[in-house]
Order: sequence, then C-alpha cells, then structure tokens
Amino acid sequence: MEAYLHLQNGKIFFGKLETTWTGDVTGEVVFFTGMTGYQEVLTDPSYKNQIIVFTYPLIGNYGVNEVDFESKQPHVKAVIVYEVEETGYHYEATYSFKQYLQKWNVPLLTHVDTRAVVKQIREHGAMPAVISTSQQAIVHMEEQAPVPLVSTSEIKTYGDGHMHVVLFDFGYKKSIVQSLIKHGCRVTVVPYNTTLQTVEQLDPDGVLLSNGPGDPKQLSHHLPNILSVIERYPTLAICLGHQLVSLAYGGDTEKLPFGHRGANQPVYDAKTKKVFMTSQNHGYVVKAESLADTPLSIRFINVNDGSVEGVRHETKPILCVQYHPEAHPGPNDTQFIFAEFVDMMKAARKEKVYA
Ligand SMILES: NC(=O)CC[C@H](N)C(=O)O
Repeated sequence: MEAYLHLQNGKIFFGKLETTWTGDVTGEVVFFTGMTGYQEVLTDPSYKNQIIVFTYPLIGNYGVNEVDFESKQPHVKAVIVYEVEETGYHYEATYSFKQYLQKWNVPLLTHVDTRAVVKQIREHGAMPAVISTSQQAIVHMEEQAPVPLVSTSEIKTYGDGHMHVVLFDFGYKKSIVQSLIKHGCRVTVVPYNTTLQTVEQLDPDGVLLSNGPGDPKQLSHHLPNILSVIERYPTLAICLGHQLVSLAYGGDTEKLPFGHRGANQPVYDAKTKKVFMTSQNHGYVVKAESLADTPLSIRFINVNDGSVEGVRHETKPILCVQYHPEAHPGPNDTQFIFAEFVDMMKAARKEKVYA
C-alpha cells in the first residue's frame, strides 16, 4: 500500500507501507547511521515514540534473533528504510525484520528516498512527522514524558557478583546490566523515581543512572532526589543519566541539531588523551559553558562537533558518559568505563568514603 512521510516543515516523501496499519502515526523523525545493529536499535527504550530512518540502504539481512534484544519489545513508533530484506540469512534468526515489526504492529515504510529525508533532518533538525496513507496530513505532536512509560514498576535483581549496583531504570538497555555482571556486579533494577530511603535499604556499593528517552528536563522535579542519591554513592551515569547528573548540579542541556545516532562516533578522552569509537543515541547534550560553576569537569569530547561526551565530579566518585560504553550495537572500545566504575566502588568501600 502507498503511504507518505509528512515532515513538519512541509516536505512529503513517498513510500510503500509493508506492515498492516490503519490510521496516522506521529513521532519525532531521527536517523541511525550504523550498517548493522537494527535489532538493538528497535528495542532500545531510548527510541520510545521516535520514527527511525535507517541510513544504510538495505536492512534486515541477518533477520531478528532471540538473544540480541535490548528490552522485551520494540519501542520505535515506526521504521523507514530504503529496502528491506525479506529473509533473515542467519542461523540464529527466528523472524525476518518485517515479520518482527508486523508481530508488534510497528509500521514499516520502504522505498523511501532515505538520503533526501536525512538531508532534510540535517538541514532543519530532527522534527515531528506523520506517516499516513493520505497525501494530506497535519503534523502535530503531544509532548508527553516517555520515561514513566518505559521504566519498571518492580524491583528485581540480576547476577550474583561481589559488587552490588542499584540501577535506576529510565529505560535501560539489557546490555548495561550484562556489562555490569561481566565486571563482577550484582544488579538491582529499580523504578526511575526510587527514593534515597529505598536505595539505602538495598545497601548498594554504587548506583547507575541509565539511558532513557525524551528531554532530560522533563524529569526536572526528580533532580533533588537524584542529587541526594548520587551524593551518597559512587555513581556511573549513562546518556540520559549523564544529562540528569549535569542538570542536578546546576548545568544545562540543549537539543542537538540532528542528534548522534550510530555506531562510529569518535570521542576524545582528556584523561588518557586517546580517541575511542563509540556507540551513540542521543538528541540532547550538556552545554559545555553551563558546567563552569558546577563541581563537574568535562572528560570526554565528541571529535566531530566538539560537544560534551562525558563529565566527572571533581571530588566525588561520579563518572558520566553521554555515549554508550555497553555498545550494542557498536564497538566495545569503552567497556573500560565499567571497570573504572567497579574500581570507584572498591575504593569507596575500602576507604569507607560514605561511612
Ligand atoms: N540514549 C539516551 O539515553 C538518550 C538520552 C536523551 N533521551 C537524548 O535523546 O538525548
């Protein structure tokens, strides 16, 4: 069936609707530049309510398997590709790309000129869009905080390592928990609005503030609680978590023109003077100049656009990264961040920093 992508700036792109769907679909349209890793992207809760455009022109070659999901279901609102492979050529594949999206009722639009769509986003920014079978559509998007929609409501523990980490779930990726377990941790996942008192009852060695969807400022009223938790425990904060720590200390965030979503973003580490390839998925960023009067200093910088990719607290064991050290999809170059976090927790335990 023919369908149309209507961008908020008035541009319209033709495509073929591959999955059965009735009604218009609205979301923020963003693009992902990795050649592979589509399964992880579809199921990363940070993409909640976004329409994702894959820039690589052929998607679905290796199908969808049972092991590489980042959460239990896809979170993207709709998917746009140039060409979709009908068969998944991998022995572990249990669905084709299309079958998987069909199963979860996610609209898939193919044969769209994805290069032209990406040019629009690069020139005019990530923007609301509508997918419709009609050539006429009004692009209007309700602002609704997505974190409560993806965060857990129960407290659950994974792994049996010697370091206990409480993970604040703003929409966490499974591979963050797996990376922590691999580094000798036991991980208790808690709802995003868990209080300091509850964390104290769980008695962790450290806390992790996870990735998650939406504008970090939508969580402004949770900042005092977040500040009380991170001041009390060694902290690693990833992506949305990093933005929340920066806001909690009085820093500011802004929207990037078109975001960083891909598996090969180069990041400079001021501590080791090395550049790493990183996996990224974010639309917002911490403003460098806003950190001047905070106890945070910039440690990681994006080589392409000079934006802030991570900070550390000048005196407390708090480390924050805008990129994804757990990768999935993408290179494992920055797994050392988890080892640093474990070292921070060990040092705090030995020195009884918070006793
Ligand atoms: N992956 C993430 O945590 C994304 C953080 C935030 N939603 C952003 O787009 O910047």
